[in-house]
Formats: sequence, structure tokens, C-alpha cells
Amino acid sequence: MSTDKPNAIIVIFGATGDLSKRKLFPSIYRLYKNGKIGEEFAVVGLARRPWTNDVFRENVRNSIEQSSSKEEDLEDFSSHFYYHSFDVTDTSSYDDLNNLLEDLEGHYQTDGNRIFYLAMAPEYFGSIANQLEENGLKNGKGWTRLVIEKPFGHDLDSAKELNNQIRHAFDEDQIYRIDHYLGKEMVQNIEVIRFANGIFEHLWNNRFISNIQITSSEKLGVEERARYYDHSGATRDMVQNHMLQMVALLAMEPPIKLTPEEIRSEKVKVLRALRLVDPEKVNEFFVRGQYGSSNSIKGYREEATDLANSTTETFVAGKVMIDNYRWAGVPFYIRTGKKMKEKSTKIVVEFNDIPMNLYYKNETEKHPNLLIINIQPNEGITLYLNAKKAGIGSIAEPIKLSYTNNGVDDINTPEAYEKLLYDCIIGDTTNFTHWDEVAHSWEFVDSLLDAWAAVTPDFPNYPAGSMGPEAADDLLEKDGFHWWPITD
Ligand SMILES: NC(=O)C1=CN([C@@H]2O[C@H](COP(=O)(O)OP(=O)(O)OC[C@H]3O[C@@H](n4cnc5c(N)ncnc54)[C@H](OP(=O)(O)O)[C@@H]3O)[C@@H](O)[C@H]2O)C=CC1
Ligand SMILES: O=C1O[C@H](COP(=O)(O)O)[C@@H](O)[C@H](O)[C@H]1O
Repeated sequence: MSTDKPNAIIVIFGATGDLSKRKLFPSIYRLYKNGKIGEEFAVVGLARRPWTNDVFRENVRNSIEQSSSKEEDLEDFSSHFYYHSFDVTDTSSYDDLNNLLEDLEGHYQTDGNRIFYLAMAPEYFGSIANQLEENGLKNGKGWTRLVIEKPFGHDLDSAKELNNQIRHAFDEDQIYRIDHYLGKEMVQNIEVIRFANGIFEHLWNNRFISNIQITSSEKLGVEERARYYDHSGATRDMVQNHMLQMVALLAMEPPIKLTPEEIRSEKVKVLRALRLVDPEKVNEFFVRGQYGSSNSIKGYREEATDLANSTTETFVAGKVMIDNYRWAGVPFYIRTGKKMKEKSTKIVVEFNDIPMNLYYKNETEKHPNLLIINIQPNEGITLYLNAKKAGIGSIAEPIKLSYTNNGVDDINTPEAYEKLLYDCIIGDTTNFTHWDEVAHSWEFVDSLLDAWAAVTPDFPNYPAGSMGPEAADDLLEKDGFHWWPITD
């Protein structure tokens, strides 16, 4: 019998891990609290440690209490959670899981809908998908969806192999590849700001925009994830997915309809037009860095003993060129790194300055119009215009027109994972990455990593707490630009 709210059993592989604790449980709770899911849902947590339902439920409650103020309905909420101790490499355990799901489906009216969320190390993704298929778990009485965490592969070849494994077991429309940046409010807003305002679209091209800057800087280092991160580095961890997705949203043509297929097809066209990195010119276009110790902050190589000689990059800056009619000649500068000065994700669209501005104080002064999209920590849009400085004379000074999302009641502002989980429950794939996007992004990232592989970098090359190596500033200066500040 169907209920008025979409319901499903959510099976989380890796339910004792960091992502489940910090993001997934609080997001499911917010969906519950905000009435997006009703009472007819269950969550099955899987991992090896021998927890009971009670221990699991206590962990779920603790994780929610750590992420929000004291909540009163946690006992009711956590009673929907069940734990199943399970080694995913033990193929005989999948039968027991199927029995548990069937039991729960007798208890909750979920219409047989199942979400399998793989919040585990990526080496397990392919085999779990196969076991779900071979043991009939994906053939429930309702729909079945597979949510896959990043990283989706280590390079194009391994991504293809993983994709083939998963596609052997699941259809593309059942696969939800998560890129949590696509769940962020202001990342989703890029499309709306661009295409719902008459004033921007005719300026949004190489005749009026001089460059676009995308910065995603973090104050944190690698914390508990050194093993994963050292094998990945900033390029695979942030550029292949989040940064290139933002480039695609900023550069795509207007979709003819707001369907996942139409939006994706516009994004894919941008990713196909990315200029691959020429190994001879890699230093003209990209800068890599690794943080060293500074003012009692440890350097990357001191974070763990096996990082002592690491040549993994914790910072990347680059000039990405899109070789198509709209963007030829416009650099998209991207920059991301760990242990930087601020935690901030921001997009700055710099418009061409007018050729002869009589209102500047002197000839060297320039303040072109800027459109800033603040993604985090504050959400909002700022437009910098020039206006007359108060007083005598006609000198122009930059003024800000700002909109900020601050002040909204926290529980009503959905977090990225909450939105994406909800989209998965209602079957909306718009904000998940299709294989075509993943493949083209890897092709570009592989060209960069291959070019870098020929030379051992001279690391560390930026102090922890800074905005990265000086060479990242030179990248723009030689084009006559500079990074706009990431704080207003
Ligand atoms: N943490 C984060 O902020 C982010 C994580 N991700 C991705 O999410 C995924 C999970 O990351 P994270 O939570 O940090 O990882 P953790 O290492 O914290 O968690 C891994 C989980 O897998 C379980 N596990 C490991 N081996 C097995 C096995 N053989 N059988 C069953 N369970 C097993 C562990 O539990 P046990 O030891 O009890 O078996 C644990 O629950 C990764 O793909 C990561 O790249 C993506 C973005 C951000
Ligand atoms: O995917 C990842 O993203 C986080 C940064 O996410 P944010 O939402 O805090 O900006 C990054 O720390 C992590 O290394 C990476 O895997």
C-alpha cells in the first residue's frame, strides 16, 4: 500500500564510518524532522564491527546531537535504525541481508523501495553492486537505487572498469553518483542566477567577461583521511568532481527543458570542450603545491609517518580553457587546497572593464564589475558596480549590491546531503553525475596528472595558513589579472 510520502529502506554500507556519522544520519534526521519522509521508513546500517541495534541507535543519536541543538524526538527517530554486522567480502552474508530487508518490508510500508548507499572505500563498490544483483537484493518489490560515493575511479581507465562492473548489475537510471557540491544551495543557484535573469545572459560570454575565478579553500588538513588522500591528492579529490562541475554549470548553454537529461547534455558539451593539458605547457597553465609547517601548524609531511616523503599535491591552481564559441579566450581560473587561510568557496565573474573610464582616480586604477557567487560559508550573491564617490568631483568607487541567505532558521536550510538523499528518494537524478560527465572530467584530469608525472615536484612550497604558492598568483598576473579576495 502506498503512503503519501516517498518511503524506502535505506541500506548504508559503511554505517560505522565518518561520512555516515557526520553527514548521512543528520541528513536523514532533517528529512524526518522537516516532514520529507514519514514514519514508514527504515535504515539498515552495515559494517564489520559487532554492534547491536541499541549500540547503533545510540551512535545515530549522538551523531545528530553533535550536529544540532538538543532534539526531543531522537528516540522515535532512531527506532527506525537497524544494524547488521556484515563483511562485504563474505558473499554468503548477502542472503541474511535479503532476509532482514524482507522482514522490515513486512513491518514498514515502504512499497518495497530500496536504496543501497555505498559509504565505503571505493575498492568495494564494484563487488557490492555485483553481489546485490547476484543475490537478488536489487529485485525488491518496488524501485531500487544505488548511491555511490566518490571517488569514482582513480583515473579514466579505472573509472571505466568500475563503471562497467556497476553497469553490469544496475541500469544507468538506477545509479546515483554523488557529488555533494551539486547539493549545495548556491551551486544549484548558478543555473537560476544565469538563466532566470534577463540582465546576465547576453553578457555571459567572451565579449563581456574577462575571466572567471573559482576558489574552494579549506583550513583543515587531511585529518583522519591521510591514507585515502595521499593516494588521491587535491586534483582527484576536488578538481575532477566539484571544481569541474562548477565550471560546467557556469559555462553551459541554457537547457531547453529542466530535465536531468537536458541539463546533463549541456554540461557534457562543456566538459568535452575543455582544452586538455599540453605537457610542454603544463607550468603555464597549472600550479601544484603542498603545505609545509608554519607557526606551529604541522606541514603535510608531518601529519603521519608514511607521509614523510610524500609528493602528493594538497593544492592546485589552474587556468582552464573551454574551446567553444561562447568561451574561446576566457580563462576559468580554479584554485583549491588544504590548510589554507580561510574556509571558503566562491565564484568571481569579472566583466571586461570599459576601454576608457574617465571616472577612475588615475589610469592605473581598475575596478571592473564583478558578480560574486558565495557558496560557503556564507551563501549569497554580490554585484560590484561603480558609483560616484560622495562629495566633490566625479570619481567612481565600487559599491556592493548584496543578497545573503544568512539568518534563515538552520533547520529549514537543507544541507547538501539532505537534498541529494531526498532527490534520490523521489528519483530526481538532476544533481547526480552521469557517467558521461565523469568520463570527460577524468580525461581532462588525466591529461594534467600525466603532464605532472614527468617531473618530481619541489615540495613543500606553501606555508600552512596561506593562500597557496606564489606561482598561483603569477598564473593570473601574467594574464593581467589577480585573484579577487575570498573574504568581502
Ligand atoms: N568522510 C568524508 O567526509 C567523505 C567521504 N567520502 C567517501 O565516502 C566513503 C566513506 O568514507 P568514510 O566514511 O570517510 O570512511 P571510513 O573509513 O570512516 O568508513 C569506512 C566504513 O566502511 C566499513 N568497512 C570497511 N571495510 C569493510 C568490510 N570489509 N565490510 C563491511 N564494512 C566495512 C567500516 O566499518 P567497520 O570497520 O566497522 O567494518 C566503516 O563503516 C569513501 O568512499 C569516501 O571517499 C566522500 C566525501 C567526503
Ligand atoms: O569531497 C570532498 O570535499 C571536502 C570539502 O567539502 P566542503 O563541502 O566542506 O567544501 C574535502 O574536505 C574532502 O577532502 C573531499 O573529499
